[in-house]
Amino acid sequence: MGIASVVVDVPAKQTDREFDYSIPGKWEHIVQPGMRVIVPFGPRMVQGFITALKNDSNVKKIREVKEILDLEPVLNEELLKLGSWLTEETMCFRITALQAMLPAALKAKYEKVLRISTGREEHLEATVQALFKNKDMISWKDVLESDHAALLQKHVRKGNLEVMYFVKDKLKKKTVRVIQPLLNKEGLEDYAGILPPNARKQYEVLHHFINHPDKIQLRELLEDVRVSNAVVKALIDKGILAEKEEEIYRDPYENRVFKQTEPFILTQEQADALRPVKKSIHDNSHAVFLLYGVTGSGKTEIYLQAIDDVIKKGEEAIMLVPEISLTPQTVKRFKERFGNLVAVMHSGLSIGEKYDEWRKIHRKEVKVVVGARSAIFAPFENLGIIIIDEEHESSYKQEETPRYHAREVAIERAKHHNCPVILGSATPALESFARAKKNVYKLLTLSKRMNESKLPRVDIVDMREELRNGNRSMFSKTLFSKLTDRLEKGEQTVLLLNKRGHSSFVMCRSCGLVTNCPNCDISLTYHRYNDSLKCHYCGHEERMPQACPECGSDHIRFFGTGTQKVEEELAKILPEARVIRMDVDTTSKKGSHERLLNAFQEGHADILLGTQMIAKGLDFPNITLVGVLSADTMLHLPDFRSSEKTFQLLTQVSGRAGRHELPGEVVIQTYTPEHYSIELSGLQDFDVFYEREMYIRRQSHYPPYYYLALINVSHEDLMKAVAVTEKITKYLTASLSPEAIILGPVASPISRINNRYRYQCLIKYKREPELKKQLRTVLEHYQQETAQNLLQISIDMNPQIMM
Ligand SMILES: Nc1ncnc2c1ncn2[C@@H]1O[C@H](COP(=O)(O)OP(=O)(O)OP(=O)(O)O)[C@@H](O)[C@H]1O
Ligand SMILES: [Zn+2]
Ligand SMILES: [Zn+2]
Repeated sequence: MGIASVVVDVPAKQTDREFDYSIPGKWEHIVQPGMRVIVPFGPRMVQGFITALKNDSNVKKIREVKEILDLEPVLNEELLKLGSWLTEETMCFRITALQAMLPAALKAKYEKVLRISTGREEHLEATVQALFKNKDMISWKDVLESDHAALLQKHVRKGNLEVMYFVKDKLKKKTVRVIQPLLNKEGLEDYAGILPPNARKQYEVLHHFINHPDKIQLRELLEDVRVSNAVVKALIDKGILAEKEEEIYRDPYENRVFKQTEPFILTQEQADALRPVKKSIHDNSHAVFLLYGVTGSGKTEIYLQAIDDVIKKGEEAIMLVPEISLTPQTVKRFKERFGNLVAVMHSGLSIGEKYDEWRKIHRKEVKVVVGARSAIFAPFENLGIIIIDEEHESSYKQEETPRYHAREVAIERAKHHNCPVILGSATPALESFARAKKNVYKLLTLSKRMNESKLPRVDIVDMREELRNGNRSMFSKTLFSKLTDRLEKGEQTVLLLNKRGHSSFVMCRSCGLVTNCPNCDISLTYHRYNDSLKCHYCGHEERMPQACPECGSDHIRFFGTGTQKVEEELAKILPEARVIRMDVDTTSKKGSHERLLNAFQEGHADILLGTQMIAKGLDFPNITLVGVLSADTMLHLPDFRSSEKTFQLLTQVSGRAGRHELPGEVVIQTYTPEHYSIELSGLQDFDVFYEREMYIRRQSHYPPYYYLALINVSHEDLMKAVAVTEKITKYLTASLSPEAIILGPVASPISRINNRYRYQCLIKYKREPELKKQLRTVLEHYQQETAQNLLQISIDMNPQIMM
């Protein structure tokens, strides 16, 4: 009798193991490890993963697999193994680890069908065709009831049939309003010529269509040309433009033709860096390379050429980039080189689109995936290289279970595949650089920019001084004069508003009251578009008060600078400047990111104003000035990495200026010019920063000298949270070696979220072989209470965020 070992979808301590189920005869030759099944569990039916097959079981009353959910494994052997590793390393449940590796469409319950692949009908024999009864798809229920499962499986393998998931957002066709010109270029030009001089806005719309005769979504048009709906309406009424409803495409790159690019001839430095990587590819030997290259030194070209070798060798590549720099510009560079061989995975895709991309990988239709963190689980079977760009980015760490770091997963997978990993950055994480110095990673250096162009000159401006000299504006004299200069020359500027931390809280100027969330100990953030205050932790929302709830004063207003406020100020002081603003508000809609960047690249604006999201990846020749409005906002976060993060951000954004022929300049405005991370980012000297920061880390026992484990305890009852944390702290102190440093219990920097009090215990250690075992003991001890959710205990090995 065939027996399947199944990990069931019941994330709890007692169920965190494999259970045996017998396999019904008709599926006996179909099931394989890595397939999902439905099995009875207690009184319920639950989902599970088959992790292994065997011939007998010592379970007496064995139950049967109820349904199979796949005809082909969704997790291959390597990924199943990786799941166990993840479980071990991040201290999560097996089921959580297995699910983390799959696209969302496979996790939830979506309607599932088996469909005949386009044009493959004639490959099906009569038996199978009969099953489909002239339709092109049948429900999964039909598949389960059929006696021909093995036959269906064969066709799925050959690609004649495919499993599809109907996700809600796919069934509902989305439409948008599009605008297109009814006249040709000459017609538009003629009409523009006879417009009255006061119809400037209409003129600009016409001008847009003269340059871009293609249809465009109304929304995009309004944003790009910065006109109101009424202006467009006027042109529609006059019969110059037409408006219609159109369906949105599912694949954002579907109808796009990419011009193929050829590899560049590498510079000496690039060639020297690539050589050892190529050797590792061709020798099938695992190695981790740290590609430390200043901004604009041509790291991407090295990635491209390494991937090219991998493809030629018949293998596959994973290219990770941080979510916020997964810009169309980045994707384009890979699509231009490798065309249809590239799949793209990022959070902007719908569930259906993500599943499509995943399927391309699963069915070996693509060779490369470019994606954010979770693309590290791409189900390739012949990996030849894994590359992580901007490897220092904190978004590579998942901040929910399983709390994995993509860098560690990459190395684990690369070991399995005997292939290289490249970690690339101009400002590597301290941990990575330290490993490179110890030769654990192989250091590859690009010290020069392309065409030997210089790194930009940096001016650090002391904003306290500005205030003393009577300048109350958010722009220093220096920045203002350079901005004006660029406007005159027709060159472009990037303005960064460093907007982490408490940027737009509301304060009463009379009594100093700061409006906090009633559920969380954190200030509320002001949102202008609906004049409300919002909590970013629990979602609490309230109207902006007219008067101070404490003292009744009406001098209550929001503090700190949002991008909108900067935009308004720019409109006052430089009314002629054309500004594109990029922040969460303007880029929340699909495709808007790309549109705004394109508009900037095509010169439709003089200034690109934005938050962190503009700091990376941009490679535009006409940017010659970068201004940082508030360099220090991140410095004061309660996080031992705050200096490192500040240095990285400032260096990255400075690197956007002067990348091509024109030289670049940077102005950094700060209230703490003497802070070393600001001073050294001014010099763009990573090496000095590294030494300095390492010294501090050693003094204060932080990574890379020590490893960290953070235990976070939360409970509605404050005393309970404190007591449990205290008990854990005591237990660990007694059971770990005397070298371990155990800090706690202390209140978390955000001491209450959603009415739950939060306490933590931080462990700093060098070598504690017993640590994970002890932590598991702790979790087991509190298992009953945590199962009821009264008490929550989370453990983060190598935390990136200390909140
Ligand atoms: N060998 C080469 N010959 C000519 N141009 C090159 C070569 N390598 C790269 N470039 C060009 O130089 C510019 C900078 O390269 P790239 O964007 O790859 O740098 P990077 O190190 O990835 O930058 P950053 O980390 O700042 O994003 C790009 O426009 C790229 O096309
Ligand atoms: Zn007040
Ligand atoms: Zn809240």
